[in-house]
Amino acid sequence: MIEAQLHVKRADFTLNVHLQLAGHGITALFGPSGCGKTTCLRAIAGLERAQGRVMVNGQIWQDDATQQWLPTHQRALGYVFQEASLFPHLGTRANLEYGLKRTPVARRKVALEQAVELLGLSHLMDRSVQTLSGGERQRVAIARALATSPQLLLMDEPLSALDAARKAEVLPYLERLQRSLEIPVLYVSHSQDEVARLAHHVVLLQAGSVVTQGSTASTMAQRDHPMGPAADAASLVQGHITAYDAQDHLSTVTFEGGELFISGASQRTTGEPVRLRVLARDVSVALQSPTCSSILNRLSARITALREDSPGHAMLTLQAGNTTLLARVSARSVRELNLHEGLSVVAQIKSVALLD
Ligand SMILES: Nc1ncnc2c1ncn2[C@@H]1O[C@H](COP(=O)(O)OP(=O)(O)OP(=O)(O)O)[C@@H](O)[C@H]1O
Repeated sequence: MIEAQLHVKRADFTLNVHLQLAGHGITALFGPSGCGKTTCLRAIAGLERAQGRVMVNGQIWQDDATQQWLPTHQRALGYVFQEASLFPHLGTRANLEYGLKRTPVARRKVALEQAVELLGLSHLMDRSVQTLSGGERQRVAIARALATSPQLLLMDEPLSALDAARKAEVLPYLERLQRSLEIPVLYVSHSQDEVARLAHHVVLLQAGSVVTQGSTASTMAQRDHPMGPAADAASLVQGHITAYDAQDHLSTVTFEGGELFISGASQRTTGEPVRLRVLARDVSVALQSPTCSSILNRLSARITALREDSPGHAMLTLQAGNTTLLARVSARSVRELNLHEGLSVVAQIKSVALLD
């Protein structure tokens, strides 16, 4: 369990947050530029003096009430920045060993070999870090942070300096990391895609305050605090692969609320958990199940909320079992179909993205 009560006052910015995070999984700190994400991370790390209290797994890192303050080097944390800050004159191995040497033997939980294996670095161990690609350098930076066996891993937009191809290369390693290790991660990101793919929990910040926090699926589906522009609104469906049809190259994903068919998941095994992202603009609604439609994915759902989200458009919140979906439809459809809260509809989903 991680608890951080932080108060920072600057000339034109005030941070006032109370974060309570589970002691495992990835929590995303999400919000617009300047809302205080990096300030939170720096204050938790002790790189910046906030007023308040920071407790990590029962250990007090800061408590102003009792005048306790651990300097950064005594806090069991790993910090990964936007740009990998490696020692340029050292090779991969020496960079990793540097992290390990700083860690008292009694606190070592992650073996160097485990960090190397998790980040796929074994073939790069004898290379000078100056010869590594941006994605490889960032993987070394993450492994170096892990090698210190942190109680908490702080990651500040670790993929933002990478182009799309390098991002795609590093993301699977981050997913593996959270599946294999018990280390909680606080992950700053601007990208809804990254958050949907990686995070279990989301803390949404605005102008130095928490506006909402909760599971990724519930936070993404919140209509009062959208995570980005309405045109990009999306919801998250968490389910399991339950079948594969080799003839049509379609896998079935079963979740609380129904079944969806997806392509491009032929390598997945039955029973495997998956996350799907469904863009609100790809969901339409009908009053009855259409008999002549090319759209395979249809779910029975109920409208639980309806609001205008931009001139000519409305955002519907749909409930299919325990799963919440967003649907962006035209205001004219709302009128002509007499859509309203409580109405049962058939949601038609044009496209679904497989996230992990
Ligand atoms: N050292 C500093 N001195 C004065 N103001 C600062 C300092 N560092 C940050 N700020 C200001 O504090 C506010 C919060 O900054 P912070 O870097 O935490 O935001 P952020 O959400 O991480 O932004 P971004 O997504 O752009 O990185 C901003 O208004 C920023 O200009």
